[in-house]
Amino acid sequence: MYLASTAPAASGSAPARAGTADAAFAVEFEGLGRSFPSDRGASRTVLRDVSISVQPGEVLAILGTSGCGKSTLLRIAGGLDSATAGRVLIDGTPTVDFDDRTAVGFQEPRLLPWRSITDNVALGLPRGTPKADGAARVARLIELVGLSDFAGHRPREISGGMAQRASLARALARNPGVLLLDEPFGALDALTRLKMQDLLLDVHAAAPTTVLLVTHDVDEALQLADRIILLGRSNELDGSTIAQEIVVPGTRPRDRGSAELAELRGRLLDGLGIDRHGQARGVETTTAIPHFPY
Ligand SMILES: Nc1ncnc2c1ncn2[C@@H]1O[C@H](COP(=O)(O)OP(=O)(O)OP(=O)(O)O)[C@@H](O)[C@H]1O
Repeated sequence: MYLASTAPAASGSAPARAGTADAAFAVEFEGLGRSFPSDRGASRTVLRDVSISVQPGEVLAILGTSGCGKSTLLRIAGGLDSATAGRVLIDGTPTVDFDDRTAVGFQEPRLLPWRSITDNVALGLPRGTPKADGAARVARLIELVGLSDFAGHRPREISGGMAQRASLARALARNPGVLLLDEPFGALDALTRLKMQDLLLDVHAAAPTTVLLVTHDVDEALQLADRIILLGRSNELDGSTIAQEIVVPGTRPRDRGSAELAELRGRLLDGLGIDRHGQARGVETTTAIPHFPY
């Protein structure tokens, strides 16, 4: 997991946070599109016309086949990349480069090996945080992710799951109004992954920030999200857009075995081109899947 909080300073500064600590911000994608120049001088559209309003404190999961543009969407929301069409508003104002209202967590923890866990988490603190406040906040977050006994350890002395917990704490140290998570548990073993999902729910309950979560894991999305969007494209030349949108019923933690979730799982797997027995059907499109109103 790498955090925007450790990224270079923004070229333009973000609008001031609403002044409130622990604010959760609305995120609005308005007709968002992203094309990249291709080798042959033409441009290749990765995303097109993505429009969705995410409520403050909502957990939105973003699913889609590999290469459909999930990370690109997340990067644009954090000001790590720019849209070529449309825009993203956070708390009503457009994103700026390296928008400090957001923090990003990636699949690898990317802790600095020569620093202790405490010092790594402290890297996430907003610039200018008074020393005593910062130390108290870091200690609180380390406790929240269950690493108090390892606060003085170096990253090589802890497990991969612990490192990922530390990097989650580092993201939270920024006190982000929007937490952007890109496959944050993708590199972990299945059991650690389930534990991390529970931890994220605890963290979200303690500090209910808005979360955009990119994942390949349909069950993870169903367990963690209030709402799921599935990105898909109708043909290779088209960019991806929202092919399905599903409100996940029930309060978290959800019963992983519920029939209602099983039905949604089937629908999402269909949208991903996977049949119910886990076999890829070799299709990348979701043309047949209607946009699911909610
Ligand atoms: N800076 C860039 N320049 C050119 N192409 C890019 C750039 N960034 C992303 N792409 C292309 O955009 C497409 C979408 O990439 P992205 O990483 O957003 O997909 P993804 O859905 O997150 O994939 P995965 O699930 O495999 O991580 C890919 O084909 C990728 O090569």
